[in-house]
Amino acid sequence: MKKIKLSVVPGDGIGNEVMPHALDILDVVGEIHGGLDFEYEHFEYGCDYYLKHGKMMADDGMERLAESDSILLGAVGDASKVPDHISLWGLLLKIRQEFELGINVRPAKVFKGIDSPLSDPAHFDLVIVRENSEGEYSSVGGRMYRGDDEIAIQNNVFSKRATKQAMEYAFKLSAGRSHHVTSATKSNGIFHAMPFWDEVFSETSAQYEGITTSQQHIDALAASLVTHPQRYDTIVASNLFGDILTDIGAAIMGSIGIAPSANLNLNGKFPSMFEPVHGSAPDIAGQGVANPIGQIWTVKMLLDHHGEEEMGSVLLDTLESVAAERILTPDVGGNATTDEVAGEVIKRLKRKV
Ligand SMILES: NC(=O)c1ccc[n+]([C@@H]2O[C@H](COP(=O)([O-])OP(=O)(O)OC[C@H]3O[C@@H](n4cnc5c(N)ncnc54)[C@H](O)[C@@H]3O)[C@@H](O)[C@H]2O)c1
Ligand SMILES: O=C(O)C[C@@H](O)C(=O)O
Ligand SMILES: [K+]
Ligand SMILES: [Mn+2]
Repeated sequence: MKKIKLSVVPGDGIGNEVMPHALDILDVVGEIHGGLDFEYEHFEYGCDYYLKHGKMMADDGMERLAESDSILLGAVGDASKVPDHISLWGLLLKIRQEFELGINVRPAKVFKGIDSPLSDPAHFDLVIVRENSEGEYSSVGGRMYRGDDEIAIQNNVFSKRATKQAMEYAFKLSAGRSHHVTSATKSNGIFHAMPFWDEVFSETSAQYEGITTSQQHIDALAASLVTHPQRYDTIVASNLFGDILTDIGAAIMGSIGIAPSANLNLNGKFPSMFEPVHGSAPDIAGQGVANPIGQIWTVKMLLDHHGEEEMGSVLLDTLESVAAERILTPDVGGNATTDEVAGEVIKRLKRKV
């Protein structure tokens, strides 16, 4: 029996509403497989934890999370309780940075059964590789003076190691897809970091024969991701550009509620982390209408990561079959609840046991 030990961090808001379904689904996947078992350790880290303890996670939190094979996370943040930069830096970004999760893989494709808001969506199936540990998300800088003289300095950090790692990952990923990598740049306006980014991109591309490349400034790329998503295969982007592009990717699929992501550690020193692209959605939390597809598709990425691609495909096909029958939450035009959508997925999976 293959055992996969997961740290489970539902986090805040709708993270708590979609996570239980993800775990139920993992259990059914284990049954279908016959030789696969998941063991869970639950962590109540998040903004409520902060209100009680004055920190987003326990002092030994990172050590305990490190004991698992992977981390499954919901969403972090509730600005009504804790300022967003404190909650994110104290949990989500802390895990991404300290566990060296240098790569964030976020696919976007025409999802069977879900209408894209594009009036005439061509078939698109793309993946964005987001550098996940540095770039614009840096703690280097500071604030000084008060009042009208106050200044804030935020330094971007681009290391050759992390930049190249993200780019190499994108080229390797693209080799199993449509053999084209697009670099998201802004070397016309960002004077130091982005010309550096472009140089590392051309240096990296020279190592990968048979893969064509293009580069676009982030503004034009963002626009053309909306108007011509079918032109893209693999896009590599810095931390902030990747953050924005992946919300666009989610939006053109139909909802941010369906987009998954994998935060990958490539050196084997720490567990990787799997979470939907969306946040805690305070505006709909507690209503039972959060779309569970993002969290469940995230489980598919976790299964792929652990070498269970066959189970991953079964899960994605099942998800699309449920959507195709219009059993959908309101964000994608349906009137089903979170429980109804996830319940239908589980019912269909159980038929395969
Ligand atoms: N990776 C993460 O954990 C993550 C990601 C984004 C935002 N956040 C945090 O979440 C909080 C809210 O942020 P936000 O409002 O900018 O982004 P959000 O993703 O939480 O919500 C944006 C919009 O999308 C909707 N939405 C999101 N997920 C949905 C789902 N599964 N089903 C249906 N609708 C869904 C919300 O209702 C909202 O209207 C903030 O504290 C932010 O810092 C965390
Ligand atoms: O990376 C972030 O800024 C948090 C969230 O917006 C995300 O995309 O995971
Ligand atoms: K999330
Ligand atoms: Mn984001």
